[in-house]
Amino acid sequence: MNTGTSTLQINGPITSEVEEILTPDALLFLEKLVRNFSETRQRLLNQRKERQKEIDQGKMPNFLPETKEIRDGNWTIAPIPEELLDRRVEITGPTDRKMIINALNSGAKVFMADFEDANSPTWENMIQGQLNLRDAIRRTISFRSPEGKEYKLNEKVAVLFVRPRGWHMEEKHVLFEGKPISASLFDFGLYFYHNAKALIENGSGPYFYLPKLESHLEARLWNDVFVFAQTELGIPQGTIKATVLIETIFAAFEMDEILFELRDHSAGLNCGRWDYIFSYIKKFRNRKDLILPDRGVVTMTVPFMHSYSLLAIQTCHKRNAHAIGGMAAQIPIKDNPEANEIAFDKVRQDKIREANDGHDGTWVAHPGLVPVAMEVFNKYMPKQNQIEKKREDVQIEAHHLLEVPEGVITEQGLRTNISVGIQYIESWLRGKGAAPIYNLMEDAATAEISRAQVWQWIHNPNGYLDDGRKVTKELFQTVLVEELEKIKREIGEATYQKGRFKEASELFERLSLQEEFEEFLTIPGYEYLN
Ligand SMILES: CC(=O)SCCNC(=O)CCNC(=O)[C@H](O)C(C)(C)COP(=O)(O)OP(=O)(O)OC[C@H]1O[C@@H](n2cnc3c(N)ncnc32)[C@H](O)[C@@H]1OP(=O)(O)O
Ligand SMILES: O=CC(=O)O
Ligand SMILES: [Mg+2]
Repeated sequence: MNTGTSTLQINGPITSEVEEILTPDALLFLEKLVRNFSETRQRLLNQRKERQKEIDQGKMPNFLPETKEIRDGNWTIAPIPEELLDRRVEITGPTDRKMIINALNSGAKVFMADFEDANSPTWENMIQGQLNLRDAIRRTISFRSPEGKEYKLNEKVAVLFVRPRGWHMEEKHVLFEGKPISASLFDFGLYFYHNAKALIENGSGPYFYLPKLESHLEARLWNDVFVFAQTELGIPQGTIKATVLIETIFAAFEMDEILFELRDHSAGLNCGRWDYIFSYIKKFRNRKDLILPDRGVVTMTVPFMHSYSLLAIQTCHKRNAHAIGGMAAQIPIKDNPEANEIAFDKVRQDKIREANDGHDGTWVAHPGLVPVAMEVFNKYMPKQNQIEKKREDVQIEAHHLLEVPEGVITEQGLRTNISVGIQYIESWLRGKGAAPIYNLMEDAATAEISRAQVWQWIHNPNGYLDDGRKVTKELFQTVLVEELEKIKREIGEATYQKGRFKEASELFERLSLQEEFEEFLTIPGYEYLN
């Protein structure tokens, strides 16, 4: 299909791997996406700023009057493929070779290969991730560990979904008219271009998770991209299916509208709980009264979180769509059976709540947790899904989604946020976008909570610890030094010096202390990545 040469410029090292992915045809396809959709993307990103100004001026998010007809209407999404009816356990993870094989073999129904929260978007990771997914789809993927362990795919594997980066991110290694292109279009476009037909031949399809949407207009943009991409490749409309993560406050008020926009391509919604908490802190950062307590107490059972999960279930089921639950952050604790059982039980309780409430499936972060979630959903969800559970008893109003949870800010909460935030950023700077820290899975979304809380507690006049001390810049700096020393003791001087702790702590400090709240830590962070 090469009908010319793309004008896109590659602004990173051109290795043989890059050439395999950025073929002339693939670049032409990508350029068409960029030409057609960049302006709308930019306009929608500007609208995010406008909405932020409105909140700052006191206008709280609410259900939109102009889309009431959609909310009141009796439509449903298009039927979904047979293989997506049962999604009771989904595993997520980065796109490196071993993880992809392990996740596809994990026994989960779905594997979401992640270019977003679990990914550090180095040029190498982005290209290698595309190559790994291409090979997984063609079943040619294999891996040999340094210890000599061989990895290959089982006969039966999970259904593959891919999560491209959010609309806010750019891919600086590819330029259009001298400017970095949208990272979402880069990730989606290359994956779709190389694999859509192979997936269909395999009896599957191009399936996506769409992160960090802030409005139904952003869902419309994705839908327009899908329609265009399917036409370009001569693939029937409606072949693409996408699950939208409800992980921003505004999206929670537009669930119906998001499903409606994507109704021909929808595979339901998912509760991206960690980014949702981050969004709450971020959007209400200039509201003195809406301050969150320690991250550890903002669980799924606090009223505003539970309300949002129930609303997702009710909304999805009304539209014949799946409502997938979220990620419990616990991972196996190898060296302590008792602590491990406590961690597993926390996951179990989380999944029981989700299944009982009506979620049609859930997320786990680690293969060791697939059986735990599977057992719960098998017990509480005997059918393929529970879309028939309409939850008409649920009555969620705007105030339920906005209610500040009870709880206090503690010195330990501040210390944990600082320590975990820096350790995660350090890992991300080394190209690892998901990391086990103090026995929890940490990724970009959980780290955003940590750094946003620190910013909020310093800048909000109500940011007091439970012992009466105000969280100040000086207190932050004292704790930062102490926590860095503690990390050094824990991991040893040599590992510390080999790492990128200096840059990580500098970035964390800047994000915490600067007057203006940074929208995403990954944007200034990206400047450090190759
Ligand atoms: C907020 C959100 O967006 S959640 C979704 C995004 N976040 C994620 O997807 C995080 C997913 N989880 C992970 O990346 C990992 O579990 C981590 C980084 C937290 C921990 O990974 P590790 O330190 O490798 O864990 P651990 O040593 O226990 O792993 C044991 C085995 O399980 C594998 N494994 C662990 N997690 C995963 C996973 N999510 N997918 C596939 N394999 C995995 C490891 O590769 C390892 O395999 P091996 O025995 O063949 O070497
Ligand atoms: O993407 C998931 C989240 O919780 O954030
Ligand atoms: Mg997220």
